[in-house]
Amino acid sequence: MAHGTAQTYHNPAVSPRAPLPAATGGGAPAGPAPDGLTNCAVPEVAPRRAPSTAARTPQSVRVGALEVDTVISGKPRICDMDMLCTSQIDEIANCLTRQKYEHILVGTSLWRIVRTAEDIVIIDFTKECGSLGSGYQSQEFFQACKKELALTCNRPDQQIPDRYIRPEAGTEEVICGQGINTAIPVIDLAKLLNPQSSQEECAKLRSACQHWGFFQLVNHGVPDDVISDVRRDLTEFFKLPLEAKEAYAKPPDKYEGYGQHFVVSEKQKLDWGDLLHLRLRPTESRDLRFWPAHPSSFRNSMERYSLETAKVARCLLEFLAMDMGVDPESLLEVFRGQPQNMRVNYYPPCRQTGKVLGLSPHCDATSLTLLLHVNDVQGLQIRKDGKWLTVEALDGAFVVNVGDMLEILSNGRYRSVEHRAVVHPEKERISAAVFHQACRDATVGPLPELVTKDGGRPVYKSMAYEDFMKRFFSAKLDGRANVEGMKI
Ligand SMILES: O=C(O)CCC(=O)C(=O)O
Ligand SMILES: [Fe+2]
Repeated sequence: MAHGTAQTYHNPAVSPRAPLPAATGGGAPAGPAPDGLTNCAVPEVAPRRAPSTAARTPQSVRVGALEVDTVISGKPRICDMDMLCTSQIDEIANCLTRQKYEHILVGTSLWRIVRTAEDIVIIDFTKECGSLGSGYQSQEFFQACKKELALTCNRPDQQIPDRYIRPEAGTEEVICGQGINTAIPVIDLAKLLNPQSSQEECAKLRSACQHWGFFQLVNHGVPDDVISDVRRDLTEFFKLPLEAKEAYAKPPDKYEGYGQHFVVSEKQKLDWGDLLHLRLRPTESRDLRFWPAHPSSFRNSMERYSLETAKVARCLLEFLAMDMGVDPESLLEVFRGQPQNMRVNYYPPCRQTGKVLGLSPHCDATSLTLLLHVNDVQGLQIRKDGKWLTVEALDGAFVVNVGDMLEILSNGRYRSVEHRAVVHPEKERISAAVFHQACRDATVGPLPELVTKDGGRPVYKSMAYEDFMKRFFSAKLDGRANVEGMKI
């Protein structure tokens, strides 16, 4: 593996160092910061010596409350510790103290924290990946992630490659979500819109968002032919030979395209599935290079579907704004232009279902997600009271869930709930999730009106939308980690 700049920190837990007296001075140099970093003062980090250009010159630095030795191996990067702002240092310090070694976003760079026998090495991945959000994918590695690998080992007697084996897939308790108390709530959009029944249905919607984070939406008004066309065309696309699909392959520096996403390390376990990720709205953001030209109706079907689902999402957000007692316009302003992405998940069958996962446990980074079951195979499970609950999607209904962004905007009123997808032993499964995002210049943070209602106490940090999304895409899917990390 080719590394960019690496900084080596002696892990205090492995080889404790005598604490050094608090450093004085330091701070960020004046002038514009490199790599798009804002130029912030850095009281916590004070290099003991001037950064050296010689490889492997140890330095003692203070990272938050920790004293660590630094070795810069290779060429020192322009963005060294003393160029980082307090929150970035805090983020590193947090990882070190929690002994959580993974990818973190530092400024505009993706750094990977790796633990070796004696040290913690921080590797700057940005140069390797080309740009942020790509995840770590060498061409060779990307090849190995292909769906065909999964398909070739689909016989009951065949060994599943180790990187797909997920011990937790078959061991955690799973409850059938069809019972009176275990089925996710069903919300009827026609009833919400009818003045006679609206109040009662709105109370159900509130309860669903507060306690479940999930509901099924029926009578949503999206014409049947719009749904059947999109189902047909998505199914057709995944039936194409691999080479044809590869024409739309996700490049390492993009979110969009066909392939595996959220792959950030060679050691990471892989999901038993393929994805097609497209940006649907605003229309000018579409990159048609990734929009399949076959089947020929694909683009038209997607256009109609995007328009209809955006209408549904907007309508739901208006009801939710009213429920929270905020001006609908102030909530809708965050979603100006109705940015919308689609992720189509294709899960090949796997005879050894208890050994693999179709999609790792995660929360969606969005406001609202509308999930359509493209074929009639079930596989969605949500985390409820520590157990996994299966979701039985009603035909033609949308399974809607609250994403991290809405949990944060609502200052914790609504919950973004962890979910995952399991695979079927004999049948392929296809699902299509439409994510409703904030506009590019939005801030993701509790709505000021709600903070005031809550006695001036925001429960979450506020962050520029673009940073929020980079943070999400640069890590592997990991339950509620993204939204928990936003808590104050
Ligand atoms: O396939 C499913 O049921 C879940 C899909 C999902 O959670 C997602 O795409 O975010
Ligand atoms: Fe999801």
